[in-house]
Amino acid sequence: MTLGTVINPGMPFDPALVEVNRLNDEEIKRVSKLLITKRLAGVKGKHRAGWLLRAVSCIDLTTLAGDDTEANVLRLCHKALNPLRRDIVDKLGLNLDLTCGAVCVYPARVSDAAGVLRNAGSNLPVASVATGFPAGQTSLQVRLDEIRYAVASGATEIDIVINRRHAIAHDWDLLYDEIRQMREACGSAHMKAILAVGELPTFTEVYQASMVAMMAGSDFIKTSTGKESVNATIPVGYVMCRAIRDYFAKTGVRIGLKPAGGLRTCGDAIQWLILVKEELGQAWLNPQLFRIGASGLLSDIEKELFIYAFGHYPVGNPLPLA
Ligand SMILES: O=C[C@H](O)COP(=O)(O)O
Repeated sequence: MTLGTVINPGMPFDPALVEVNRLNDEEIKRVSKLLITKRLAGVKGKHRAGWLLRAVSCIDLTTLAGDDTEANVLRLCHKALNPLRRDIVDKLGLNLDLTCGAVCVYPARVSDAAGVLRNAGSNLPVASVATGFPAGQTSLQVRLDEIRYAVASGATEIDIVINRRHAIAHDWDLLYDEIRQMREACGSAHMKAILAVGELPTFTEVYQASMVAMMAGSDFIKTSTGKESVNATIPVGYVMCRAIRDYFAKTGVRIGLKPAGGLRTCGDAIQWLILVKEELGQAWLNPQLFRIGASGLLSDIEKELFIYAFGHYPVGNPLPLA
């Protein structure tokens, strides 16, 4: 399997997969917190540095701002290709091929990113948000056309947003039909479905929307756009992992997970790696099946790895901005 390819053929809509007993949100918060705190204390030193390097390879290095230009997209691409400064790479004896998982931009900036990566001789995927990101509040036709525009511009991964109205109203068959059409509009591009979990009523709808997105052919399910007031949280990730497990048990297809929104620190990244390892297993701990959507996480990881490598903060030699 290479990055940015379709991994999930999907399946016909099966209402039985969304007719589930209501989940106990408070119990899920308690259990997921316990799961992380039990493991977190053991992640230290060399082990922690190893997990941070794994996190780097799974980052979808993101810029999704109104003032994005060719210039900052160029810097983003170069950073994704060379995520750690050379002295850290040399000191830790790392493989020079270490890159982030992808870059993630708005559709209008896809051709800039694709051009930079092509000129650099890289096949790093360009992920584009689409379908009226972040709210998705436009006609289906416009949302589908936006996917086709992003693919024609060079995106090999498309991060769609689901129609929250259908999830809130429990119109699961309508949600399925829309996502299925989005899957078709993506063509051979890999599709991630953003659930915008902060705008879904309870964890039960998070589970149900996850199932519908997977049945409709999403290769990944993604927590959030980064623009909602509540974004990626561990309890929500726990519910999504359970849905991925159930889908795998039913179909034999491994769907990826992408937490996104507000992930800024090494601790955030490690908590998600622990969750995925505990709930989905080692097979998911790679960029084919796990991505972290983040605009500001890499600089914190780079800082911690510098301190790990050299034993001090780089005084007078500031780290370049991501
Ligand atoms: O998909 C990625 C998110 O928009 C990134 O959110 P962030 O800027 O909070 O890291």
